[in-house]
Amino acid sequence: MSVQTIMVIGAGQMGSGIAQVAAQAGFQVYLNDVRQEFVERGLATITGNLSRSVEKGKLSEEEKQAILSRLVLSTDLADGKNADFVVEAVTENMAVKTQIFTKLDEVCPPHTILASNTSSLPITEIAAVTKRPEKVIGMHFMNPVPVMKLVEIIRGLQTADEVYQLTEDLSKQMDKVPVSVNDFPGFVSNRVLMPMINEAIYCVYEGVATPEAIDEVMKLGMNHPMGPLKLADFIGLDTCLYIMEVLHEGFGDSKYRPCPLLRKYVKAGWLGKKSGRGFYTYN
Ligand SMILES: CC(=O)CC(=O)SCCNC(=O)CCNC(=O)[C@H](O)C(C)(C)COP(=O)(O)OP(=O)(O)OC[C@H]1O[C@@H](n2cnc3c(N)ncnc32)[C@H](O)[C@@H]1OP(=O)(O)O
Ligand SMILES: NC(=O)C1=CN([C@@H]2O[C@H](COP(=O)(O)OP(=O)(O)OC[C@H]3O[C@@H](n4cnc5c(N)ncnc54)[C@H](OP(=O)(O)O)[C@@H]3O)[C@@H](O)[C@H]2O)C=CC1
Repeated sequence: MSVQTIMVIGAGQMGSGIAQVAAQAGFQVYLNDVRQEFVERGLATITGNLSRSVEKGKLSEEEKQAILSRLVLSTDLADGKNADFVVEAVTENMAVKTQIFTKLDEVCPPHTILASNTSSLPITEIAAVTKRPEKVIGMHFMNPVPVMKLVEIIRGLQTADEVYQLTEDLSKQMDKVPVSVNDFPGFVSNRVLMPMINEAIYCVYEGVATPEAIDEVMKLGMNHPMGPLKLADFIGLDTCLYIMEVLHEGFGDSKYRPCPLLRKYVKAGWLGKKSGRGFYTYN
């Protein structure tokens, strides 16, 4: 099967980035969200990124226009009827994702592959709500998508070999480096990254140091491009909490318990950069 049209569900920070790299790779892309203003915000982010590349001389104005012309905005999941490959990138919540996969399974043609950009949720469980579990796969991009090279590819229990191969090829076409991992909570990336972020939050909670000092230690001491608290704000504190909950519940091990300060910030609506406040404030 050859992929021509990709549909991305969720036009947030990940969905808009995935739509951008897919359109840059030459695919026609439907970008879907529940409300028109959300897809328009996603398109504005993509346009801003492409305009920056034009200013830097990395892209011509004609190339930018050609990429934008391959993007179709959608607020109707039934547009899945046009897609060969779907990447779901909505909120990290199993109930929301399974509802979308159930609907996609009804509207998409039989050949369509349904991928999830989930950070931590079991692919096998998402696949089980469809009648095509062999065509469901994890395709986990990193944030910011246009910059980061990695795509973790996660097979569910029933994912077919040819579906894995096609997803790997597609990642390469999008100029990414695919790495295969098995279906365990948090896969590899977030099983390793998120406990570090959670521990940094405990350091704030217990008064070991200020957020600025903790980030400085990890940047200057370990050469991380961003400190863990800046990174948590960048990922979204809600997403960090959901991932810690998946690890905690999935492994049943207290070492993954989410820091109470993380819960408190999320309850307060301090979700990091996207809400204007997290460990730092943003305008
Ligand atoms: C939670 C999960 O499930 C998995 C995850 O994604 S975990 C998060 C993984 N991501 C990380 O760990 C990111 C860590 N941070 C970094 O790598 C860097 O700080 C960064 C790439 C974000 C920014 O890099 P920087 O050197 O500090 O800043 P800057 O010079 O402004 O940007 C470097 C390039 O990235 C681009 N860029 C930065 N942020 C961008 C964004 N949000 N979108 C698109 N492009 C962006 C810039 O335009 C610039 O491009 P050029 O090289 O073409 O000029
Ligand atoms: N943030 C990160 O660094 C990374 C996140 N991920 C994963 O990517 C996914 C998305 O994360 P991210 O982009 O950060 O989150 P965002 O909150 O930025 O975006 C999620 C988007 O999905 C929308 N949405 C919610 N429900 C539906 C629905 N039923 N149909 C269509 N759209 C819907 C949301 O709308 P609304 O605002 O109305 O809720 C929002 O626009 C999550 O699974 C996350 O774990 C993966 C890698 C990195």
